[in-house]
Amino acid sequence: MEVERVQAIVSSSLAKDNIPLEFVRPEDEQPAITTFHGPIPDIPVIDINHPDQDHIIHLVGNASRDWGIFQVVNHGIPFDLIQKLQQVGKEFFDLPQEEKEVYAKPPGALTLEGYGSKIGEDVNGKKNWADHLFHKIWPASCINHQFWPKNPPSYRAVNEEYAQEVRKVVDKLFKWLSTGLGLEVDVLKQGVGGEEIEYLMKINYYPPCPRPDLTLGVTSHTDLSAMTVLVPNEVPGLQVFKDGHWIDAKYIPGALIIHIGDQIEILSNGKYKAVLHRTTVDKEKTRMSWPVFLEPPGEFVVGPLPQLVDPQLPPKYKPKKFKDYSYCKFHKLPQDKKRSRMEVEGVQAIVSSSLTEDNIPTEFIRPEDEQPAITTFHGPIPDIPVIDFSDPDQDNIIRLIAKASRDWGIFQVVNHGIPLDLIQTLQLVGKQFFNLPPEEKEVYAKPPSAHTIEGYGSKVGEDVNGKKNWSDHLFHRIWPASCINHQFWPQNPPSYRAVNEEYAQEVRKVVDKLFKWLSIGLGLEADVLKEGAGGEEIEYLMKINYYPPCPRPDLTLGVASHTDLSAMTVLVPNEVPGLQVFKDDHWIDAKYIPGALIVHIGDQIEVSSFSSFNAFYYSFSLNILQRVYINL
Ligand SMILES: O=C(O)CCC(=O)C(=O)O
Ligand SMILES: [Fe+2]
Repeated sequence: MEVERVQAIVSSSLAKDNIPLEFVRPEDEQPAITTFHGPIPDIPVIDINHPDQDHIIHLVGNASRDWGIFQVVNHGIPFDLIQKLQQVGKEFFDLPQEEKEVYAKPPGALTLEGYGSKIGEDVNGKKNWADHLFHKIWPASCINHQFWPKNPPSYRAVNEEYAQEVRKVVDKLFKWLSTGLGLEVDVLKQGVGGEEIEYLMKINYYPPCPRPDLTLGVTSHTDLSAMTVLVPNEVPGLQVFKDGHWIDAKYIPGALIIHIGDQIEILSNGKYKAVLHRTTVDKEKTRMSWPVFLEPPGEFVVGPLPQLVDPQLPPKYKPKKFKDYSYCKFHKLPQDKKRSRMEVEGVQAIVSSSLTEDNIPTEFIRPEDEQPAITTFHGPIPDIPVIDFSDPDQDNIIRLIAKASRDWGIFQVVNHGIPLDLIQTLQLVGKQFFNLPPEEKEVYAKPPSAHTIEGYGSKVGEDVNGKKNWSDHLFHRIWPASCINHQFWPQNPPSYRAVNEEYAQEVRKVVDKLFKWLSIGLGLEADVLKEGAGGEEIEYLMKINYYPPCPRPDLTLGVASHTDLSAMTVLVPNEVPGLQVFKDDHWIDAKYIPGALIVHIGDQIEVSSFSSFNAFYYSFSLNILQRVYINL
């Protein structure tokens, strides 16, 4: 067996209070930090046996608009059938590992069906604390019985019966959802495939986890289905993102949880919302869930319904074959057609051409849990520490730097010795470069598939969820001399080179002091950190970020949240605020201080103070998460 199942990890080797690193989520995803416990309404619960149909339509419509999720009770599926469905699923996962592996998803298979431990690629290389089994249950012509467990023997009959019952509920829901939009009753169902809609059963199996505070069962996502009908077991864990908060779904025995998925959001042109959700796991108990995803056939094209589009409400999504939509979603590609390098437009070019109305390309629109309008904290919180390098008391500077690095991972430095007019000319020559005509900037474009990141470009690496950053950039090394590629240094403006050379010398002096003081602050010899990071061979990589104005700064980010890969980053901003750091569970703004340098502790310092100096394990434990939003 090549892939390790989470269930197998748990039953073998797991130390108490310890989980493999690939399951430990970054702080801004950890449930212990990000779950909301304040007063907030519950996910709507709808009695669908209510005598007044208009009442049901009203509730279903509101829940789908405001929440994208609701629970239904009195849905007509017998309670004992639901219990049998849970029982046979549990019996399958209780089988010996070898017996489950018989149903393993074949490597390289095009379908999702089978037993497995993950789908698609993990963001940041993190794994989900879950195993699963997928198989289609309807229509009959789509069923592959090879993926249906033979054991327990009643597995098949129970799932067949459940398929019939769930179809009846789904038909009612589609009808009500259509009516709720003022459409004929059958429009929504027909719009996602009609009688050819495929019912894909998934069983999620979340074994007990010694550190449920650090990991997730399923990371945050919207379902790519039209709709999902889910039966949970009695162990809570489903969370939905609502009004900027992750909140727990209440367990109601026998209820069905209905998720609006991407295809209904698209079909309704955004009137109904696909719900962003994730799952947490339990320390002692096994959680399980049985979502059925209702999917259009692969070749079926889904796009906004013409009835829901008009000049006031232009189409928000491109019509797309379901198979192309799911391919992009699994591979985290933008949902817009892929473009070749020459067609890739810098963000600056998009802005200066077509962008007039309140309308930005969807690949720049972040999911709600990243949108700055929703997630920026405005309450009372201390500012990022500001440290004055002209303080005659060096010990005090060292104490402040150590404390800021420990508590924040970021600080601002004033009176650092770099002349203000040098900083201003650095800003000016960079601005002059970005003001050149596009053809002239393209001369410095990062060569496609180059090994270096040097050059002019619009994004590094792949974006999570296929989203793009609202920024262009220029990278080039400025030190040591042997590393410099002048091909990536603008010739225009002519003073670009001299100014950057001078800045490199000045910034090195500041960096040397920083390394020395950071070392001493850790109780080390003065040169230990610098030597650990490469000594005289440390490479200084300049990046200029260019964030053009954006008509919807509330929805997009200049740079998505990340920590810097470097040992340390020394940053000069311009006067437009936008840097945010994640501190004590909140995204907070960095204040602009003219002439100050912003110093970030990067991954390499974190690593060296962690691994080489165990005694200082906690010393620089905070590698601050940062992101940049756009200011209009
Ligand atoms: O386990 C749950 O409650 C939700 C699972 C889920 O979101 C999924 O499998 O898509
Ligand atoms: Fe889901």
